[in-house]
Amino acid sequence: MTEPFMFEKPLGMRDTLPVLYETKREATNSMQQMMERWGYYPIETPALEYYDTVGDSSAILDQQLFKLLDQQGHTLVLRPDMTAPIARVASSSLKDQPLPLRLSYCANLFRAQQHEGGRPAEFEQLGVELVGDPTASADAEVIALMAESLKAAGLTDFKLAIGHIGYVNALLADIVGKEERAAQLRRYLYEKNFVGFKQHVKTLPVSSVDRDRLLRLLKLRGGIETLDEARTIVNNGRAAEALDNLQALYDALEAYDLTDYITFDLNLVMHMDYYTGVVFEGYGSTLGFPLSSGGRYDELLEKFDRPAQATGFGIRVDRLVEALGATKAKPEETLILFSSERRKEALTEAAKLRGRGEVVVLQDVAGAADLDGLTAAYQHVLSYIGQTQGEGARDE
Ligand SMILES: N[C@@H](Cc1c[nH]c[nH+]1)C(=O)O
Repeated sequence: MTEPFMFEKPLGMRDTLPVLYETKREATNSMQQMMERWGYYPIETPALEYYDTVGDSSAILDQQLFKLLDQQGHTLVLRPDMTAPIARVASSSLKDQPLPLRLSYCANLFRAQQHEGGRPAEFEQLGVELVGDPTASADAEVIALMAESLKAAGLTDFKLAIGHIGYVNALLADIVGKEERAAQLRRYLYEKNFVGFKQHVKTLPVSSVDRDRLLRLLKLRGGIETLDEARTIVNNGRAAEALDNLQALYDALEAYDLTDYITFDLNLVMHMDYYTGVVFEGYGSTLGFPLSSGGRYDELLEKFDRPAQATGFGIRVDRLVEALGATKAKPEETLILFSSERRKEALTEAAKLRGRGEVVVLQDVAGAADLDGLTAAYQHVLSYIGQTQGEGARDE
């Protein structure tokens, strides 16, 4: 009997068919190679982690976690990101390795979706973590590596938006004080719901000057001059520190010749709330949503008892492939049809062509119901059928 859900997949789950798979693999390989050249070696961690440790530290909305129970009754989560698992590894198996540590990963991540349509609940992410270096040079290095990785995958037309969560927090604390109010405003920013932000600001019991300061935050976007503008809105110690930090980052990025790619966006708030400093996103020219993002998280590792400042990024492979557009052309393929009497000859020919790097599909004619349909799909067809000895001719 046919089950009603036989062909359906759980919400947000996708299949990757061969053509797209090839494109993804090629992009992934080039980026991983780049990361290794910069001294970031790949690690793997399990797809399942404990909810109370890594799940909690991942700092993603609880309703986005896939949860399940193990045989002992512990709650597990399918990892929603790699930063928290890497913090766990850096603090346990790698705890004797000297800092800074440079690690990379390519992993499937899981984030439950509430609604039908669009967003995948499982996706591949490629990224790096630089653990134990508090300098702006470290932030510049990961941003530069992110840019180089995107270029290596074939994306030349992209932009980087850079912000600083310390600045946003300093401004919000200065004006609205209470953490719940600040959290509500940060939420609008993270959703990029600027209309909601403006409406909410109107309802706040603050002076018109302060309301205006909050609204000016939405306009803090542009080149290096944005930092001066930002200083006129809030200039307490924390804000000044954040802006000095961004200036130092800009100077370092200048050395990497990256300033043409960057825009400051001081209302940038990310989906993960472990970020403590510089945050950034990478955009392609055609997609409206970021294909990579990252930032500094100086307080995450102390949750795993190895306090260390850290920074890193993740690239969404699915979105990158979408931004790259064209999928990779299939290589030329040869079909060798054979009957069992001439199997040996067919295998020898196939081995010869495969040895030259060609793609060869071997097919026993007795196993193909629709020969015309099958041969039509190949550029070259060779036949080793029947009793006759001799070379199968390649119809080129
Ligand atoms: N883990 C973050 C990306 C990141 C890596 N390192 C720092 N941030 C994410 O999934 O969005």
